[in-house]
Amino acid sequence: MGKNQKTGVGRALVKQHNQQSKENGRLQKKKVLESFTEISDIDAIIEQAEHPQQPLFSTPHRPINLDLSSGIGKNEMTLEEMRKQQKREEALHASSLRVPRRPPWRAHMSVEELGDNERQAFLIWRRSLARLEENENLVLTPFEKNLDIWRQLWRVVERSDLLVMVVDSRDPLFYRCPDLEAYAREVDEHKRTLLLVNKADLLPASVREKWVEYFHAHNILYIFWSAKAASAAVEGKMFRSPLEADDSGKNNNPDTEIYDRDELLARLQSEAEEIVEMRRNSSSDTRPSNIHSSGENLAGSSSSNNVIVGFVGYPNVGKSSTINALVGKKRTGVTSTPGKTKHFQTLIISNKLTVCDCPGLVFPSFSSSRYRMIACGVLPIDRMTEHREAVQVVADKVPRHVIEEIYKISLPKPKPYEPQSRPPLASELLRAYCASRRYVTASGLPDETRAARQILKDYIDGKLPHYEMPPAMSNVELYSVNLHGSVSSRTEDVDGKLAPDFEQVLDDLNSFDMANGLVSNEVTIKKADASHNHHRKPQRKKDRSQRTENNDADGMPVVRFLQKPINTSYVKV
Ligand SMILES: Nc1nc2c(ncn2[C@@H]2O[C@H](COP(=O)(O)OP(=O)(O)OP(=O)(O)O)[C@@H](O)[C@H]2O)c(=O)[nH]1
Repeated sequence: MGKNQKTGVGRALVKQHNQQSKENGRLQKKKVLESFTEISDIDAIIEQAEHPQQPLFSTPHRPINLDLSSGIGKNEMTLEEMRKQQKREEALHASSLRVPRRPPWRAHMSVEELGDNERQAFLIWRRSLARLEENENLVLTPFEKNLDIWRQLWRVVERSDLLVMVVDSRDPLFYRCPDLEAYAREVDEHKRTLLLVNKADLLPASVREKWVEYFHAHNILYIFWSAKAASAAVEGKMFRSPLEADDSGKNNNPDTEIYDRDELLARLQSEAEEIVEMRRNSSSDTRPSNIHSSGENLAGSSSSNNVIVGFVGYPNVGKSSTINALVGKKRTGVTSTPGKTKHFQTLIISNKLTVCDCPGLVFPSFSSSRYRMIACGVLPIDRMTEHREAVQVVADKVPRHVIEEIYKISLPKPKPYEPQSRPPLASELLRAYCASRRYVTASGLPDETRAARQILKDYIDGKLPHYEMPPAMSNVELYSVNLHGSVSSRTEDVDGKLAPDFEQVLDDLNSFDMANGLVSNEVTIKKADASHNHHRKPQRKKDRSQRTENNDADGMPVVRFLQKPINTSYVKV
């Protein structure tokens, strides 16, 4: 169904939404659906004023505290202890991180009654999340707060036989929402969710293999997919993945294969048909009786031979690109700006398969900082005010020498007394980038904002390579991943940091003292002589040569990742 046609459930829903708002006298001009992730408390209070029967917050709301270090002095906990406590609390409250449920409804309900019920249920949901925020060990990150966007999701979940959760292959678990899978099963126990691991062209085969193990171990239905590669194939264009040359010949595991368009269509159809078949064969209708409706088919499309597959996921993961590749031409807008898709669209692929594209949604989650969400592409770069924090996410993830190689820049080395493995600081990266590109503001200062935008764009688009490994890997397992994707594992008893070189620190402090007239040259020279007599320097040189060894046998640059217990953090050594 084309964009210009004046039919379609999505269009009808938008029309109904706008009509309803007009009738309520709250809308003077046409309201465009907009994502609210940064809604402030004042908006919440206005919302509350409109619906006073349902208080939003149980106690006065406190602002989100993203600074983990700020509480150290207060309760005399170390940063590490605080992190551990936070993880414990997160695990304890994980089940409270729910997506809002659509309240029970029936076909004979009036539009007003339906709307009121939905608003009430939504406010209760927001209040439950606000309560979580009152726990000072929990950090709830920005999530979608526009009821109308959630309504779109409800419709897609209800209509679909198979739900496809599109995720970015570089960090699949960050984009996965297990509670949405649970919600789909609540709506109809036969509905299933498939993880479409998109942008797989940016993930080396060896890393895909590790994820296959994880998906199998956790019983997750998955498909590796590249909407970009599939779109190029549809348009008859050549697509060269940055990893292609290195992956060729190494990928013997069929489970790591990236599906092409026809394979994906066939698999989606067969999975959805299986669900419909199971539903038909099931003796009793297990759907909760209070969510039945006569007008809408909650159990997907079981009444006809046509199966419906709904695409859901965070903004910018590639839902629209996927739909375009499946449909075979451009039907939905694709851009690197998250939140482009505002209304779900229904597209008929064949007389047996229909797909539904839902707007991208930021699901509630714990402790992913706003900067990380910007770096992951789910919050728009345009809304970024703290560019250094967001760029630090990039600097922490992409190995130093890879950044240097890709940008052809030289980053300042860590000071001798600093851990040599420490990632570059955002300020160092931004300044080096600005200097190399001559990015200067009108006042003559480095134009860090412009540089930050470009660096983040490169990170999101895959020009700066990065990816996460599955969390099950032990924290003592050290992965050597070269730029071309091969992973070798070995164990080392390091925690990602090199032992401080005390002698070097002393030397450095000496230079500092000398420069500031705090110590005489004589004393310093004596110390230097003493250390020389103890043969410490040659030892140090040897250590350094071991440290800087970052080429493999083929002369390829090697990046080493140390897996930490928490999925998303790697420490480069
Ligand atoms: N490398 C690579 N990039 C992709 C792939 N699929 C999508 N992209 C890029 O990811 C960005 C977002 O793609 P969209 O299809 O607009 O994402 P979306 O999920 O529909 O986004 P919303 O409209 O915000 O919900 C675009 O810049 C795409 O070019 C892929 O398979 N590989």
